[in-house]
Amino acid sequence: MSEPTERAALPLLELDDVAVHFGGVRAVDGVSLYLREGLIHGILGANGSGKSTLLGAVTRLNPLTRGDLRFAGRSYAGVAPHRVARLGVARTFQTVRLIDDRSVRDNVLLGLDTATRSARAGAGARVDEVMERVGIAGLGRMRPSELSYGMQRRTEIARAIVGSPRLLLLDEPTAGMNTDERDEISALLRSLQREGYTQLLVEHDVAMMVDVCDYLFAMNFGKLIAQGLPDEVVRDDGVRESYLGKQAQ
Ligand SMILES: Nc1ncnc2c1ncn2[C@@H]1O[C@H](COP(=O)(O)OP(=O)(O)OP(=O)(O)O)[C@@H](O)[C@H]1O
Repeated sequence: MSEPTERAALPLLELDDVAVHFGGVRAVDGVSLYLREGLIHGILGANGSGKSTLLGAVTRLNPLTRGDLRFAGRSYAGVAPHRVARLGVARTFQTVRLIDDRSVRDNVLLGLDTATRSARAGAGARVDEVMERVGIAGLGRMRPSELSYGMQRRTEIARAIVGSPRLLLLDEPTAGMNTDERDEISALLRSLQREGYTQLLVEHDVAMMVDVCDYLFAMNFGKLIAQGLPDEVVRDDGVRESYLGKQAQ
């Protein structure tokens, strides 16, 4: 077992010149970066700068126009999207995507792939454990629409982590939440980090990103324009001009 500092130095995910173009729209345009195991990484950027498309590229939902993706050192750019979860990559979406004619518990269970659901005797126990973990224990029989928005977001996080992914991608997990709910989600993400989950987070709340992330990336027009420690990135002139200045207006 390596020391945490050694583990933190290992690149878990590597993107090499990744581009995703939609016709003439260069949503992601030649991004190279890597994520270190055990850290919480964040992506800042104005609306339309390519953040969600980048997450879609990582999960193979958005086909690559060019570039390569490596997870734990192995290229997976040719792996089918439905197999990416098995590599250990899970994602939540910008808008809540729960199935309302299934119970909250069933929605969490759906985060386990079919083979695991039927083969794993402990699947039910794992679902209970994860629901407890994210603070939705006791809500399992309800329908998603009966939950508060904050609890729906927690259900999505439960569904994403139930399969014990190594990398958790979170697209605006606190969008639409009040300050207290945001603080609670920040605390949850940090506690998931202590359990070993490497995370990549897209959020517009800069204060939260600086507080919760170990490392930040900034995007503009599909390109990476800065990266580094959060305090450094938010002081970067290009980031201030392209994003933070616009936020203040
Ligand atoms: N499926 C698609 N087809 C065509 N264009 C798309 C598609 N998905 C995204 N785009 C375009 O790609 C660009 C990047 O969009 P993306 O949603 O990745 O940005 P974002 O940084 O996540 O924005 P936001 O902060 O508003 O969520 C935008 O110009 C968007 O309109």
